[in-house]
Amino acid sequence: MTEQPIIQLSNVNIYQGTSLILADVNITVNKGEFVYLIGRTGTGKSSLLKTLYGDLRLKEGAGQVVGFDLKKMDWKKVPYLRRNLGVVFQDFQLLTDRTVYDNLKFALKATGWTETKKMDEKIKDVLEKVGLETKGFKMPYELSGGEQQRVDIARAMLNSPKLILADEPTGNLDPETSDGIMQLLFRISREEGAAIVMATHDYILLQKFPSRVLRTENGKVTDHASVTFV
Ligand SMILES: Nc1ncnc2c1ncn2[C@@H]1O[C@H](COP(=O)(O)OP(=O)(O)OP(=O)(O)O)[C@@H](O)[C@H]1O
Repeated sequence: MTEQPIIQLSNVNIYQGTSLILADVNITVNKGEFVYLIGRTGTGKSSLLKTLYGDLRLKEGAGQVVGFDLKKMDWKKVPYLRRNLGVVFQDFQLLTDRTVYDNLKFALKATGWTETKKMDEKIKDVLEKVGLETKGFKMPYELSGGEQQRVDIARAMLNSPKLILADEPTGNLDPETSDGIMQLLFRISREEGAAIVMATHDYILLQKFPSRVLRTENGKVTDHASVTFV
């Protein structure tokens, strides 16, 4: 039996309010794939990602993400969809009033975890994966931007998602720190088998870490096997 794709959109139209932002979107992303999402500002990258994590309702076309039907899904089920994927943002979105450990514990509790021992093991595991095993007791403001982004990625990994959606995860980072985050994301897709879709403006990263590219342009999404067209 062939495995179901992690993302499948067929003939999807994406709206913001009544404005059609992207028309006739057809995308398939399979297990462990790393896919860039590029395009000029305002062309719909965030709108596409929001559709995938259930922040924008799918109105037209058919869509499946990590086994959830975006069209038929009861709106109340969005939290379940979110448990099955990880989302990483440009601005980290950590809770500033608590430690790294407590940020991760808060996210676990919010997604239904209750046993302290299991939560501790999971937090240790994800912090090791992002190279921050000694930083659990730190407050977010005591960390560099790159370290905060690693905590955000650790948080996205808590529920072992098959998909991570990253909206400009290196947007606030210097080039060297960005390279470290890219290496981490590629390692997660390789070793954990997570598919990753990453929106970026940074074409240098595409050259350094080539992979499949989706481009938003003129109200459409085009699919490119690699970066060579840029
Ligand atoms: N909440 C909203 N309500 C109405 N229109 C919106 C909303 N969010 C975005 N838009 C519009 O939808 C279009 C696509 O925006 P979107 O944020 O998806 O683009 P983007 O490619 O992610 O841009 P950027 O690279 O600047 O983040 C823009 O014209 C924007 O003004």
